[in-house]
Order: sequence, then C-alpha cells, then structure tokens
Amino acid sequence: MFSALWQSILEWLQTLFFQQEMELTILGLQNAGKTTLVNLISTGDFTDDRIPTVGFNMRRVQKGGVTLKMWDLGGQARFRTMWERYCRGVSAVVFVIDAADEDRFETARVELQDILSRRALDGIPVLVLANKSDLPGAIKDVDEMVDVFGLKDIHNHEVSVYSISAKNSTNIDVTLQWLIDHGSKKASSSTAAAVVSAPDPPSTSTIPPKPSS
Ligand SMILES: Nc1nc2c(ncn2[C@@H]2O[C@H](COP(=O)(O)OP(=O)(O)OP(=O)(O)O)[C@@H](O)[C@H]2O)c(=O)[nH]1
Ligand SMILES: [Mg+2]
Repeated sequence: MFSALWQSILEWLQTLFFQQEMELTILGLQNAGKTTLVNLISTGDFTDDRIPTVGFNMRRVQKGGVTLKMWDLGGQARFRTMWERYCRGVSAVVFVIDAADEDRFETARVELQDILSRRALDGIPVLVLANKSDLPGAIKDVDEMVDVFGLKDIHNHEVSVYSISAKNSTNIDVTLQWLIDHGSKKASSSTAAAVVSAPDPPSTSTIPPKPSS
C-alpha cells in the first residue's frame, strides 16, 4: 500500500522534472522516403539520400518538449519480418507510402494490413503518410487513400492519414504535431479517435478505430 503510493508520487515527480520520451516506429516499403523523413525531422533539411536502410536506424530528436526516439526500419522484403518486434510497446507507428508509386500500392496495402492485424500491436495509434506529393500523379485525395489502402478495415487502431512531401516540407508541421500529441497517450484498444485539424484539410483525415469482431 505504502510502496504503491510512493511509486505514484515518484512517477508524478518524474513527469514534472524529466523530459517526456516518445518512442515511435517508422515502417513502409523500400524507397517510400522513411529515412528522408527522419532526417528532415532531425535536421530540418531535405537530403536526397538513396542508400537503402539495412536493418534499422535509430534517431533521437527533441521537439516541442518531447524527445522523439524514432526507429527507422528497412523496407525491403527481407527486413519486414522484424517490423513487429520494433513496433511492440511504442507510442505510435508511422507507415510511409510512396504516393507516386502506383505499382506498389497493393503490396503497401497488404503489408500495412498485415502488421496492424498483429494482436500485440492492438491500440497503437497509426499515422499513414502518403509521401512524395510533389511528384506528378501522386495520390493526394484522402478518400482515395482510405479506399486504396483499406484504412476503414483496420481494427483496434486510431488511424490518421496525411498527404506529405518530405522534399517540399508539405504537411510536415502537422505530422510533427500529430507525433507530439500522441506521445503522451498510452496504447489501449479502446483509444478514442481525436479529430485532427490541419491547415490543409483535404489532405488529412482521422478514422475512428473499429471494434474487433
Ligand atoms: N520527390 C520526392 N522524393 C522523395 C521524397 N521523400 C524521399 N524521396 C526520395 O525517395 C528516395 C528513397 O528515400 P529513402 O528515405 O531512402 O527511402 P526509405 O523508405 O528509407 O527506403 P528503405 O530504407 O530502403 O526502406 C530517395 O531518393 C529520396 O530522396 C519526397 O517527398 N519527394
Ligand atoms: Mg531507409
């Protein structure tokens, strides 16, 4: 009884005096722009780095009173089996899609649905980022993205979707805000969906989580 009270006081003091750390995992097929996005968030600059990630990278960066610890995973097929391990217990999962690579939409949909169907990840909020909106032919319409990637079929997750360009820094501010906002939330299968407001409403959307059947 006393130790439980002491533990609560300690935890409360920690929230007062220590920086909050948010752990998040960045997934998506190869060439989607994950590492580019992480570099942009870390440095504020776009760099055209074409080196595919082998395994994973980890970056820590301070934003808006929160330390973001970002796991940037390799998107090639041989690395996808380790995705789940790096998603367990994180504050949020970010799934990046190359919005101009129509040939890979079906693979992206299958991989997104597969990883989010894992029970160990239930309740973790998900941000789907359709990157490369600067390229001609890139899918930018939110309703279309919801259909193409089957976002309404996802159970037990709050899912938000933004159209972004890491190259032109489009919607990176709202992406960061979403990450900071979700840093303090604990994963729970009953997480209520918050309505995300963004300066560019047609390119962002939040879909409430559906209860599992
Ligand atoms: N036009 C355009 N190109 C981008 C954008 N974001 C990233 N790229 C380019 O896409 C290519 C792949 O980017 P990466 O960040 O390495 O992709 P990745 O998702 O980390 O790939 P893996 O590590 O293999 O999983 C690079 O040439 C980037 O410069 C964007 O917003 N617009
Ligand atoms: Mg990479």
